Amino acid sequence: MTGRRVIVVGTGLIGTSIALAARGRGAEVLLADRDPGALELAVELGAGDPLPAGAPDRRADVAVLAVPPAAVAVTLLDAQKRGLAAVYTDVASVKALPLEQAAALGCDLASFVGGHPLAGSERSGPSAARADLFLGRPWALCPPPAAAPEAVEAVAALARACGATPVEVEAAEHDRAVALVSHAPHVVSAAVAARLTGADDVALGLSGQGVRDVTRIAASDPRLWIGILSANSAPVADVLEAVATDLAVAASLLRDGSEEAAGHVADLLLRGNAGRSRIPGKHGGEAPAYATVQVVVPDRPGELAMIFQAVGIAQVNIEDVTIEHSPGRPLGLLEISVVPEEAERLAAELRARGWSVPG
Ligand SMILES: NC(=O)C1=CN([C@@H]2O[C@H](COP(=O)(O)OP(=O)(O)OC[C@H]3O[C@@H](n4cnc5c(N)ncnc54)[C@H](O)[C@@H]3O)[C@@H](O)[C@H]2O)C=CC1
Ligand SMILES: O=C(O)C(=O)Cc1ccc(O)cc1
Repeated sequence: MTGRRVIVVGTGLIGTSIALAARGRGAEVLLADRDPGALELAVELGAGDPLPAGAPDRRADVAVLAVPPAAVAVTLLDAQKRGLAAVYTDVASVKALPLEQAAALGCDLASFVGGHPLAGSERSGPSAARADLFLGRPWALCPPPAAAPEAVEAVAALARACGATPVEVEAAEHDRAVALVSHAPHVVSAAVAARLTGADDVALGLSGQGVRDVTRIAASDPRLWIGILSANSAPVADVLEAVATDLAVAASLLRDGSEEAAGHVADLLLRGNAGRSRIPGKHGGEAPAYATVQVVVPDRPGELAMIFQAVGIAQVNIEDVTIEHSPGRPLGLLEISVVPEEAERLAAELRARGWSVPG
């Protein structure tokens, strides 16, 4: 992207991540946010320079509107009136409604290509941004029929520069798809997590990785998510009704308690296995098969740093890392994902240095 100028309006998690990635690929990046604190932090993180008010000295190649779904159309209209860029895109999690709103406001749809990177996190704001957020992820492109082919190519090039794979899909089809793979799972996660508000300390103290996995996205910003769900309400409701039916049937089978009923519950679990196995890995194929090395971590200052240092000395690359740590316990469990050929050697190295490495 060297020599290209990219403008990012909305320097939260997604906008700042795109800005960092584009900058890393040599683009000049200008930033704007209605929240001066979010803008200042994004600039401090090295994501770009503040966009001066008014008309720019030079039009950008692409302007990315990384604002909540309900703000996309007005932000697009404002950006087009200012002549900020040759091509405009957004990143909203819903595609059909913002496009309808943009058309109703009279935005120029030849220079607009809706976009949605399928990567993110339960955290918000520039502090959670990462340049590598989009690596290996799909990035949906939903050009309106009026979009110019050069505009589609410019947005696809931005997605590729961020390390993602552009996938062209019609807006309504996109919205039905993400209702299934993102929006309904979000509500289900929130519903499970909401049960915990009344949980006592004994139950919470017994929390393992399963409940953490199922509820991770329930920690997301409710203001952003109510906007996403409301803008995709019918497709999300369809999926939730189907999930609710499965849950109601499972509950009544469990109350029944017979062996036959247990067999039907097992059917749901087997369907769950089958559905889960269909989720592609990051690169669209099989999930990468990393081996995990578990290390028991004493709850002492500097312990994690020493383990990571030992991994570095062993010349092993960490592919991923998770820590399971229950409050009030003196030990945590660190899981280091590495390429399978390195796992044995790393385990031996860490044991030799005094850490407990189960298995
Ligand atoms: N959070 C996630 O994991 C993902 C979010 N998205 C989409 O990305 C968009 C942004 O989400 P996040 O970065 O997570 O939110 P965020 O809350 O981290 O950032 C949004 C930023 O937009 C700013 N903003 C809001 N209205 C504005 C306006 N009218 N003009 C200028 N700035 C404005 C806010 O001040 C904030 O800094 C949303 O449309 C969301 O649906 C897409 C993929 C993943
Ligand atoms: O945190 C996660 O795993 C996510 O799935 C984040 C996410 C949130 C919203 C999107 O539109 C796309 C991705």
